[in-house]
Amino acid sequence: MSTRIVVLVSGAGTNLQALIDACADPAYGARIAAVGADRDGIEGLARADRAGIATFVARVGDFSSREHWDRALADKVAAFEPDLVVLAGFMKLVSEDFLARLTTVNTHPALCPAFPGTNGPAAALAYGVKVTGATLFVVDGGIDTGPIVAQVAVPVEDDDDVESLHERIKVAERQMLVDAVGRIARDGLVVEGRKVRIGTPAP
Ligand SMILES: Nc1nc2c(c(=O)[nH]1)N[C@@H](CN(C=O)c1ccc(C(=O)N[C@@H](CCC(=O)O)C(=O)O)cc1)CN2
Ligand SMILES: NCC(=O)N[C@@H]1O[C@H](COP(=O)([O-])[O-])[C@@H](O)[C@H]1O
Repeated sequence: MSTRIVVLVSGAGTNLQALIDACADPAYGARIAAVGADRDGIEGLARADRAGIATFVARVGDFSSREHWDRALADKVAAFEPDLVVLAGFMKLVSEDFLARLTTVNTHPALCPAFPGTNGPAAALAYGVKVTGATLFVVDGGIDTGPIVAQVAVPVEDDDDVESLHERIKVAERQMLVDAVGRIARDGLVVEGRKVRIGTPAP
């Protein structure tokens, strides 16, 4: 039995593609049941189409309130009965109600708790850090505050701009995401307060 995953995206979907590629191996232990987005016409949805994966879109503007959008999004995700939801470049905050229904992880292009929000690489560059990276965390009601599942460090080079830095982060981020999601799929996820372990609960 493989772990059912729903992936939510808002853009290019290179992290999604890494998961699609990993799921081609049955030994990986996971399969992508569906890919959802908050907007049309993005490469992430095209990648899912090409792989024969079901897709859906829920646009905030099509709903009378943010709350209605959030509930509709959760309903669409839940219809695919996922064991795990992966936010991979999904640029919308989801509510506590969504998170109470669906175990959800998010990949963020910075070393949390540093540089939360939508511009992690730009914020790291502006601050002048020499090392940044990517973080996979269990999503909670805050912004990039959830318990940390995995992190990977990436050097900042003297001549980096935001694009070159983000591209270097994304290479490491995709590997971290694939490794961690595969381990979660095969061994399970245990969250005890701020501590996350992959595998069985502590004795
Ligand atoms: N409850 C949570 N939802 C999400 C988290 C999270 O930590 N908790 N992580 C995000 C991803 N994220 C950065 O890591 C992030 C995405 C979007 C925003 C934001 O302010 N979005 C605006 C709209 C921006 C747009 O549409 O381009 C919004 O939601 O109105 C902040 C952080 C995934 N969700
Ligand atoms: N705050 C969320 C955020 O910044 N997410 C980031 O967007 C990129 C999406 O790339 P992709 O669409 O090619 O996977 C990734 O680097 C992801 O961490």
